[in-house]
Amino acid sequence: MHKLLSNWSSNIKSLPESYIFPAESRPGDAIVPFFNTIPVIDLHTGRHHAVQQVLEACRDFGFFQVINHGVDENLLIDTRMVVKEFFDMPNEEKADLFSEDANKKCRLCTSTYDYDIEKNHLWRDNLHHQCHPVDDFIHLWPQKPARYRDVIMKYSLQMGNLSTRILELIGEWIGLGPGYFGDGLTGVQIFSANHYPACPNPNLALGLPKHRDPTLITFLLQDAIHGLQVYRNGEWFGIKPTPNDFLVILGQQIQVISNGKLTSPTHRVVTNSSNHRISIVFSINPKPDSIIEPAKILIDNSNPPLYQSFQSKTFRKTYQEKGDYGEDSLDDYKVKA
Ligand SMILES: O=C(O)CCC(=O)C(=O)O
Ligand SMILES: [Fe+2]
Repeated sequence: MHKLLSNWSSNIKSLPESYIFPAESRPGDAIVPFFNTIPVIDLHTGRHHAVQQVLEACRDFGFFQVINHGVDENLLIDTRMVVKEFFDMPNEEKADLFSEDANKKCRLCTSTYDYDIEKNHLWRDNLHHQCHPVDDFIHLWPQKPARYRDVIMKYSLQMGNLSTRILELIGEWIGLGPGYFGDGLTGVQIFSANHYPACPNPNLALGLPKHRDPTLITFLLQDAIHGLQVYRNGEWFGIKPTPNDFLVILGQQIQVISNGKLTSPTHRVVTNSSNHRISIVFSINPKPDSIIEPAKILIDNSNPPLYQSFQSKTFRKTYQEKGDYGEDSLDDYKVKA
């Protein structure tokens, strides 16, 4: 519990040694331009138009912004508010949720699962829990703030619906047909809230290092503070936060299912010295025993499978053990030419 940044980060003037990333991976003082051409999908416009946009965005970038998404705007505000209230609570109120056990279904932690062995600590505290089906997990969620369970239940249900719509569009485009992403591929839905406090030396620290999401697909809700950056063609680009809309980030498991037609982008989170930042990540993940493989319908003589089959849980284990945040986790599963 004493490790949580919220306990001590506001009392220090310089970054502790264990938070200083090596020169090759720290942000440094390079000026990072904003990415100006984020693909935007408007779910209100005609279906065909939306599919075309998804198509290009998913192949080229692996991420896109979704507007007119159907999730209540007030619910977005309430969700950010209860999360902020949670992180702002005195430590005694949060102590029962703090845990270093990665198997806990609802837990508050700092940095990563491996705090005691990791080379560098991340400048973030994190609350995460499972949320599908809601009734199976809601009793584990924070009891304070008083509105937490009610608000996050509504958020989880609406995000579940949004993810179904987006996965249908993606499935349609890559030729999987309707209903491909059933419960086996989407049954583990995780709500994960990051709190990145103001950092005394943002050039040396990272909120999250360079990584590719191990999920099927990730929906990111941000506040108004910049922090997310994507890596494209050897350069970092900042993503302007859009607090009313979602950024959809494709995960590595959908890259495999699409046989490489979809890209899972590399990204990281930087901190800043004047503001704290909250981000809310809703991820859709396959059930642990589900088999992940290039969809058979996409495979023929001219499109051989690029990846071997694996169980979702085996991949997650590789991701964690390699400790490189997913840069090479798919290498073990590539079909050798
Ligand atoms: O905080 C963010 O903006 C992104 C978080 C993220 O990339 C993740 O949780 O995988
Ligand atoms: Fe991520």
